[in-house]
Amino acid sequence: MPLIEEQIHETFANNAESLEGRLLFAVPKKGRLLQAALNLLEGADIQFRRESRLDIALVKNLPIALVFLPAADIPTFVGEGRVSLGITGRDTVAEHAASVVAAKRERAESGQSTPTDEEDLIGCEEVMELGFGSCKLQVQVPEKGQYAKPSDLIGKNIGTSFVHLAADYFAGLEKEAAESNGEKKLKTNIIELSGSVEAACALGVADGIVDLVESGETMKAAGLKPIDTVVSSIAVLVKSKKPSNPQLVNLIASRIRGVITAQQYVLCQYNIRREKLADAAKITPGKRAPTINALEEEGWLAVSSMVEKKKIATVMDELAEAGAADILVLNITNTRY
Ligand SMILES: Nc1ncnc2c1ncn2[C@@H]1O[C@H](COP(=O)(O)OP(=O)(O)OP(=O)(O)O)[C@@H](O)[C@H]1O
Ligand SMILES: O=P(O)(O)OC[C@H]1O[C@H](OP(=O)(O)OP(=O)(O)O)[C@H](O)[C@@H]1O
Repeated sequence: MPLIEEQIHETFANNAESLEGRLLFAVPKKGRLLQAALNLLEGADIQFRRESRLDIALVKNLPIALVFLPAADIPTFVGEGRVSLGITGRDTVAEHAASVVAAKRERAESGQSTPTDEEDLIGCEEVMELGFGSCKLQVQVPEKGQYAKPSDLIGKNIGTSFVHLAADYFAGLEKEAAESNGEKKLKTNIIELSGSVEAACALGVADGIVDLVESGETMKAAGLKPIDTVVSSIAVLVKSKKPSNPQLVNLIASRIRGVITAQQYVLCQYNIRREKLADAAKITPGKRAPTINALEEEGWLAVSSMVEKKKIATVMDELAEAGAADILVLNITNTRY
């Protein structure tokens, strides 16, 4: 198979600008993760213009090309080293990892093997969580049906887009239930569905499903309830084991980390009498330590400290209680550590 760089060159042969020397960075082309991923790129000052219908965009201010791919395919491109970096859900990374293990097992069973050095380079490495796209891959059954626990589904039909994770999950259940009667073949029938998985039970295609849940509204609307969680997911930045430009990967990771920190923290500033500083500093310890300056007014100090956004209301209450005055909260646009 030619390198993705070559494939892209062929596909976009009319594009005058070259991809030569550019780091390939995969971004979800649609769906739940797209907008938050674009916001992160903007925060990291990765500037590009995406022509309509083109799945590739050259970054203007860095030697990077963005490749817009379905979120579920990104781990394959990154895992095979065709693309160096990617943003996708941890669920899709887990599904890809399970598919690699299954393929390896099948090859071993049929007497084939892959050279170990090639195998060592396959797979995605998680660089960091990105703070959005939280959801759970859950086993779901009809609310008013006959199935109450996961083991009730052994030997039944399960609809899912996550066929390898579902197969591993039910293989585990079957092993537990039978204390292994030596059977290797999965008794539970995993049916691959590419979307609208929740409809499978109502339409008689499946007895249960394995699908993503966030608010639970889709599940509820389909008359389903969760009975177990297979994987908890969040969007992640992943890199290939042998990226084309490791320094640039580190630079992007560092910029993205800075943007995420800025999104998660606010800067809290307040004035406090010197004798009350110790109590107040316990409430706002900061990421490293609070910054403390003298005020022109005798006996008073000015403190500034980073506080987690989700805790700021409680922190302000506690500061006021501890004697802090003039409490201000400021948004942080960007950070770097
Ligand atoms: N309801 C949700 N809330 C939060 N994150 C989700 C939700 N559904 C999916 N995700 C995350 O977003 C990723 C992409 O899912 P999404 O459904 O947006 O994909 P898609 O590319 O539009 O595919 P499809 O065409 O199958 O819907 C998932 O792998 C998961 O990590
Ligand atoms: O718990 P909820 O908040 O209701 O979210 C769950 C739904 O979100 C995802 O689908 P999405 O809406 O992205 O579309 P899809 O069914 O086409 O994958 C997922 O596949 C569920 O169907």
